[in-house]
Amino acid sequence: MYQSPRRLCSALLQRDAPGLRRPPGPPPPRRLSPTAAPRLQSPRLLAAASAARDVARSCSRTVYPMGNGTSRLYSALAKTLTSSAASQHPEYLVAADPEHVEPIDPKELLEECRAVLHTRPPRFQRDFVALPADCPSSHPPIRVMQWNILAQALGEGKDNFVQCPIEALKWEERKCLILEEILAYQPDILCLQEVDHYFDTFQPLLSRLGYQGTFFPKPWSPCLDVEHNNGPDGCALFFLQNRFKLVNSANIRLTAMTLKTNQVAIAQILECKESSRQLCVAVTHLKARTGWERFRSAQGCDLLQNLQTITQGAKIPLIVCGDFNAEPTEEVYKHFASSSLNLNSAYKLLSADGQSEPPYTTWKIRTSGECRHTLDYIWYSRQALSVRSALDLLTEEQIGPNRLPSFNYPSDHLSLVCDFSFNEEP
Ligand SMILES: NC(=O)C1=CN([C@@H]2O[C@H](COP(=O)(O)OP(=O)(O)OC[C@H]3O[C@@H](n4cnc5c(N)ncnc54)[C@H](OP(=O)(O)O)[C@@H]3O)[C@@H](O)[C@H]2O)C=CC1
Ligand SMILES: [Mg+2]
Repeated sequence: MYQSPRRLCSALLQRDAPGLRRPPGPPPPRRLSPTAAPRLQSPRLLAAASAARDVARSCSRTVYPMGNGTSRLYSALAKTLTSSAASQHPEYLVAADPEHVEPIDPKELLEECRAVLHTRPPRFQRDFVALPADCPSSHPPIRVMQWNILAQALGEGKDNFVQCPIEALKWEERKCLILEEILAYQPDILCLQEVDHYFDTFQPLLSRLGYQGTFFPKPWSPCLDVEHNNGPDGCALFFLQNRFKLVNSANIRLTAMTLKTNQVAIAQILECKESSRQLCVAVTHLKARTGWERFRSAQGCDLLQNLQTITQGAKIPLIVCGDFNAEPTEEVYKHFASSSLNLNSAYKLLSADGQSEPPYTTWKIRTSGECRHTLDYIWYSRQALSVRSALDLLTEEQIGPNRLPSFNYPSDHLSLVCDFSFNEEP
């Protein structure tokens, strides 16, 4: 039976949603984000959504990292797989059938999200900071978003966010906060970590917004230790199909001192449809915790080595997004900053001297106390690319005394968003 996109969208969002719970005390009324509103007038995502079906038909031209032989099977099973089944059967690794992609109007999805979130306090306001660029660009900028979205199983079962009420982590609402953030900034390229709802949430919804996605789970995800988990967490990389064509894709299991580790990366070569220029985009999530600095450093070296090969020795411009779990003082950061790939960290450009990373990208309170760190980065080829603007971070006041995650922000890590343009070719 035919269902309108609106009804399908609504069904996806509200599936399994029990009654909404209110945060303690009366929440202030929700307001529209001033940053979101003007961009939603732009035809970018609407065009992408209307193009989604066409692109889906032509996607046999592109490289499919997970294969599509059994995708029909996955599609048929996706809605009925239970969490434990998803983690035990290989079907969860298979992408949904692109022929079944039904475009959604991003405005409608945003409205759906806002309806689910109506009892929550308002979204935080963040502004883009324009940055001086050396040369003008005739093409629209490429917007890149980096975000550790917090795995649902880890948030509920492992992370010990002692000041965050469990109601704030409820998936049916938290997923709408995550989607709202993505829809507010409308990235062309979206790099995510700690994704443990790829196949039941992000892949189906984002593909209907015109994105093509790839997911690479951690081999031994700690999510699998959590009761009622939704499968392993991993990295996910999405790009808008009306802006890029996938040329090549690599799922990388990182090694440390030649040993295979539990951390992964995805690297893809994309061809920009407006300029025909190629870009390599990578996403990673390095090993967490203190005491593992040398391990992270080795993982970083392995990733850099892989990227050397993939970019043909830095010939292809590169953007690396990740939760590096490392402060700028750590060895792995220094390897990236001094690599022959000639990378710069985009968020340094927000500082007065252009040399300092922001004071934090994650801020939470665990049983061990307050954890405020700079761990997330967007690295870019400093010769081939310019950062046109960057989304400012949340202030301490916005984050509030209970820190993150919270009723108004869904993750313990902040999203980083930058607009890039290609520099003139020499
Ligand atoms: N069966 C097996 O053979 C194996 C099982 N495992 C399982 O995986 C787990 C570790 O996997 P690994 O990939 O190395 O995980 P990591 O140490 O990299 O951390 C996993 C997650 O825990 C979060 N985290 C960081 N610090 C803390 C903290 N203090 N308290 C709670 N959570 C924190 C991290 O979030 P963030 O990045 O946001 O800080 C990260 O997403 C093991 O405990 C085990 O359960 C792992 C390997 C082999
Ligand atoms: Mg985490």
